[in-house]
Amino acid sequence: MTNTLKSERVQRVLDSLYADAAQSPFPEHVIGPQAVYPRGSREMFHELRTVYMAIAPSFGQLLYNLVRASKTQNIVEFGTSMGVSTIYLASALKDNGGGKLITTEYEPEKIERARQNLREAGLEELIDFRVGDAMESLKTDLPDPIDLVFLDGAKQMYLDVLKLLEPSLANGAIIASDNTDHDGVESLLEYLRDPANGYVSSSILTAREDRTSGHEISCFCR
Ligand SMILES: C[S@@+](CC[C@H](N)C(=O)[O-])C[C@H]1O[C@@H](n2cnc3c(N)ncnc32)[C@H](O)[C@@H]1O
Repeated sequence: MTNTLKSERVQRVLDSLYADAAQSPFPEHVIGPQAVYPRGSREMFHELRTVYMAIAPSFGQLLYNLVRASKTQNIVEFGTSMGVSTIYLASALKDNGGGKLITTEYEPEKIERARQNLREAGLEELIDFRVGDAMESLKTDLPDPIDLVFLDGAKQMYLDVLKLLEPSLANGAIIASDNTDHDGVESLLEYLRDPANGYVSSSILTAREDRTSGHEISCFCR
């Protein structure tokens, strides 16, 4: 059975990206106690345009498994950065026999680096890269239906992005949300956990170096 994620080509790209990410820590003036920009603001993300903020391998592997197990064909990703999570998702799409992944990123510089990384991994042809605010770039030309949404952009916008995509969600679509232990995600979690909104939702933790990281995995069951 094919496993693109474990192929030498993809592993080489991921290893190199994680090594590079380790060399580009968060600047203190952007996210430390003396932060000069409001957390999650456009200005903060612009200052972080060379910083990865990539998902951990353990969560990436879970995303790969979700896409494979659900036989997903159409994915929308909110928050590309350098394309690390995009590589996990696209590897699974390829192993499903193909599909489409729309990914959205504020920063043109990051989108270009992500495009190059996906090209090196041999996955570029599966990706529709959209630059700008996701609330604009995801207004049109969505796949119908969307099988999986990955939320990993500005935390306070998760719920707005989900509501924008909701009319196009497949019955049984998966919503995978990262960093649900961060401030700003409360409104999304409240929405996903209210049965009246049509979701069945589970919170999980994955291991990340010496700590854990929170996620929500939800199914849209109309
Ligand atoms: C946590 S990083 C994404 C990491 C990426 N998923 C990975 O694992 O490699 C979040 C990214 O979302 C982008 N972003 C945040 N809010 C956005 C918005 N409203 N529209 C487009 N991009 C946004 C930021 O510029 C940042 O690069």
